[in-house]
Amino acid sequence: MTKVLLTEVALRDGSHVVAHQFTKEQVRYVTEMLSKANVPFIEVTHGDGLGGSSLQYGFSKVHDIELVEEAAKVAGDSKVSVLLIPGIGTISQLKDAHAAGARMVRVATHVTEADVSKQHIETARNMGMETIGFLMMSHSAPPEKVLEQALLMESYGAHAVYVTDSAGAMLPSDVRDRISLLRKNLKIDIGFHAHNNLSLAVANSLVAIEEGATRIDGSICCLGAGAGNTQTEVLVAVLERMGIETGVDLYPMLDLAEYVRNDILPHPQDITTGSLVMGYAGVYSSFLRHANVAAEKVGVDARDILVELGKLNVVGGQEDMILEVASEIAREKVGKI
Ligand SMILES: C[C@H](O)CC(=O)C(=O)O
Ligand SMILES: [Mn+2]
Repeated sequence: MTKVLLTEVALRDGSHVVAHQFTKEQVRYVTEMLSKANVPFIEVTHGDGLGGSSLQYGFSKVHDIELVEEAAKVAGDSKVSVLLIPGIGTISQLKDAHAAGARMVRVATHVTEADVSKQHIETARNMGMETIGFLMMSHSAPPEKVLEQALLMESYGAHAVYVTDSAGAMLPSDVRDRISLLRKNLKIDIGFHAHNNLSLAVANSLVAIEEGATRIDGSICCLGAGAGNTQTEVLVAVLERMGIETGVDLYPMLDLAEYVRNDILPHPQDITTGSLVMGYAGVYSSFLRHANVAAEKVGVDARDILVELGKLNVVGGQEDMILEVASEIAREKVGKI
């Protein structure tokens, strides 16, 4: 059986949970522990990737590049990865991240917009970086469309393409359909990134592996947007029980999970009403915090905002729509009185 390569995303996807306030000390400590546990890839960036620190997405406490630099100092044999969404991050920022020690990049686009990743994937390959395509909101397109877009990323030179369940909305059959079709038609590696909004992240990751995915994302102690991602330490334990090799040591991961639970998470990372509704309605996981803020501001139910965002198929980058949708719901409510 092929080895499964884990990418730990807590220091990037988990940035949403802490409103992008990771400190250098936290990033250094978590990276050092992950490296000791032999996690091969560690992603460190603002939650919305390089250049995400902004009024639209929330300002970081410490600049991306400084965090990458900090992580790279202690990453040892692990590779530091960055996320780059073309249009939010730039090629110049990618070069800065590479100079700071990043050795892998995940170029992320909406699932129907892979064509905007060409230049970024080609540049990353030319810089010698491990280069991954990351198709966000993959639940929202049929398997054939996901395949078409993955083939584009493969043709640009990606080493692997991820099916990304940004909304935590996929059922096991959705994962099976997409990963198996990609496996039959792509030559490169296939990865899977889950969110646990419907409590399916570990199960869906296992289905992905069963269908041929060899790269899986996790976040330690579910430190990721919404209800978090596939809980890395749980996945490590389950895969070990199944005889699937990851090379990652369980006990240091359990120790690190305790640190994350006690010292980083602002609240226990369980499946709240908000995260469940995101999975149910198919809404981008990082919208939860924004929806809660908008609900509070205009006095409407965050669930109504999320369901409406799902109906409108709002995609990452359209965070400004959240307040608009909330205000529209509030106007309708007043109209009904
Ligand atoms: C920018 C997003 O948070 C990327 C991601 O992790 C996802 O789509 O899921
Ligand atoms: Mn994510």
